[in-house]
Amino acid sequence: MTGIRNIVVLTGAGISAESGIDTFRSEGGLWEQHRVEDVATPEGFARDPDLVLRFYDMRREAIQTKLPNPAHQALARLDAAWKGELLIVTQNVDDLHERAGARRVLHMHGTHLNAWCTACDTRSPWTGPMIDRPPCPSCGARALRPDVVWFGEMPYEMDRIYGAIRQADLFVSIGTSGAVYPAAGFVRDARELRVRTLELNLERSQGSHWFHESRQGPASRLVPEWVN
Ligand SMILES: CC(C)NC(=O)[C@H](Cc1c[nH]c2ccccc12)NC(=O)[C@H](CCCC/N=C(/NCCC(=O)O)S[C@H]1O[C@H](COP(=O)(O)OP(=O)(O)OC[C@H]2O[C@@H](n3cnc4c(N)ncnc43)[C@H](O)[C@@H]2O)[C@@H](O)[C@H]1O)NC(=O)OCc1ccccc1
Repeated sequence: MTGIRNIVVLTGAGISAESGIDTFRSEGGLWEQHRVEDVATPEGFARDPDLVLRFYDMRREAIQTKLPNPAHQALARLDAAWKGELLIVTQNVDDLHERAGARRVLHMHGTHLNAWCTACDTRSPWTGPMIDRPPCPSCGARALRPDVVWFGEMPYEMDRIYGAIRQADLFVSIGTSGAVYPAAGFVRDARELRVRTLELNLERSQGSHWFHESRQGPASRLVPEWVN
């Protein structure tokens, strides 16, 4: 990676697939089992909060039984060793990047392991279910929701992400189908800023044509190969 000082890495569900976490659009994926508009929109939550809380309780419980895979571990090694700027922007709400040891991680779509109180706006670490409406640890109100970004809601820390892309020499996209915006538009933003772009994905994604280079294969092989 000669001549490369600042790197932005975007990850999606594909990097956690080999850890046994369902992706969204694959055969039998999450969006085959549930209608997006029912479980991942503010309107769906208002319409049927039990359905939504049960959906996220199920995923939050499952994620805590999974382990990081060689792709997460390779990025954690890179994070520990890289002297230049590095930002791992993940669309994933799991904590496998951090459990692999990565530190420079930004969850643009939130995290499973936080509860967000819609009464006092506090976010608190959370590992248990929400279906039985537990009280907010801060204000006691029974108004918790998952701290995830639903469709139609603004992703987190967009300024920090765009700032990192502007400073980047290299933009790498791992395990994402390029179907959801604004994340799917980052490669185009990077190209317009003359940033080198690389895709590591099981198959070509909806945005593959925007990348200087696209490598196909499982993340557990491609990411360690790229890092080493
Ligand atoms: C469906 C789509 C058309 N709709 C959108 O994009 C919408 C609307 C929209 C906005 N701008 C647009 C422009 C055009 C069209 C539509 C829009 N976007 C929004 O509503 C966003 C909010 C979207 C966030 C929704 N929340 C999620 N997640 C959290 C909850 C939860 O997790 O339940 S999205 C969720 O789905 C997406 C899933 O995509 P992937 O992660 O890529 O997973 P997928 O299964 O699709 O693909 C997996 C890939 O991995 C590969 N793979 C599989 N196994 C492996 C393997 N082993 N190794 C390597 N690769 C592998 C596969 O080949 C595949 O390519 C992720 O983003 C994930 O976080 N908010 C917003 O726009 O606010 C205003 C705004 C506008 C501008 C600037 C600021 C704000």
